[in-house]
Amino acid sequence: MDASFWHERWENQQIGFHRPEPHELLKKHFLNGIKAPATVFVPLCGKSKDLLWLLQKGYRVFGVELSELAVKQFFEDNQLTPEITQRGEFKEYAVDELVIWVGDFFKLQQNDLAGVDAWYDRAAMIALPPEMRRHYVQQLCEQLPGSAKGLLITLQYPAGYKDGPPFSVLEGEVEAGYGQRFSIEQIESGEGVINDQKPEDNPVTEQVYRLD
Ligand SMILES: C[S@@+](CC[C@H](N)C(=O)[O-])C[C@H]1O[C@@H](n2cnc3c(N)ncnc32)[C@H](O)[C@@H]1O
Repeated sequence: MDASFWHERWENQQIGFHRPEPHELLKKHFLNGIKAPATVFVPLCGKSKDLLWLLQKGYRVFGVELSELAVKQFFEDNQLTPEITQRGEFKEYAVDELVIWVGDFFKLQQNDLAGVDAWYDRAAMIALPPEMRRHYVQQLCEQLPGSAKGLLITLQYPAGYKDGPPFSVLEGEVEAGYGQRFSIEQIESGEGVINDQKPEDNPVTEQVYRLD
């Protein structure tokens, strides 16, 4: 999977992952562990309404997204006018306490994330195939400040049920990837859906982890 996969998705608006409302599990769990006004990093943020919800709850929000089209749509859809500035390899779109960098997450460096207190991953880890996921987790662990806490939402489904993305991520992989760096607690596991579709015998489940 390379950048063109995602650029094509955005150009063709094949964005079934995008939800019209902030994620229920974010609303349910985020405020408990992380107090505003923390700076929250949202990797692979798309044009998620979660960014807006975090902002409205008093957090400073820092997203990174490969597709400039997605970022432009975020600002247009929400009637926000960004200031646009080039920041090295990234193009920054900013308004109030929200900053989104357009560019490749894998090019972020420690300095870029120096002010981050917390991170939120919905449909970022599960968007990537296994080899890239390992690299993604390693990059997050290496570049985040030592004290940053996370909320991670993943999906699971039986092997062979579908091709990713989204990919199924088991507890063992979360533990293996993040276990050395964070203490991990699974705080919820329940029925999940993919692209809003729920077959009668839905085999998809959704997990929420707190990483401290
Ligand atoms: C499945 S979507 C999820 C978007 C968002 N988290 C949400 O919940 O709607 C994955 C997003 O990651 C972006 N992406 C993929 N690879 C990336 C990379 N290397 N750097 C930054 N963004 C990337 C894609 O363009 C896409 O918008």
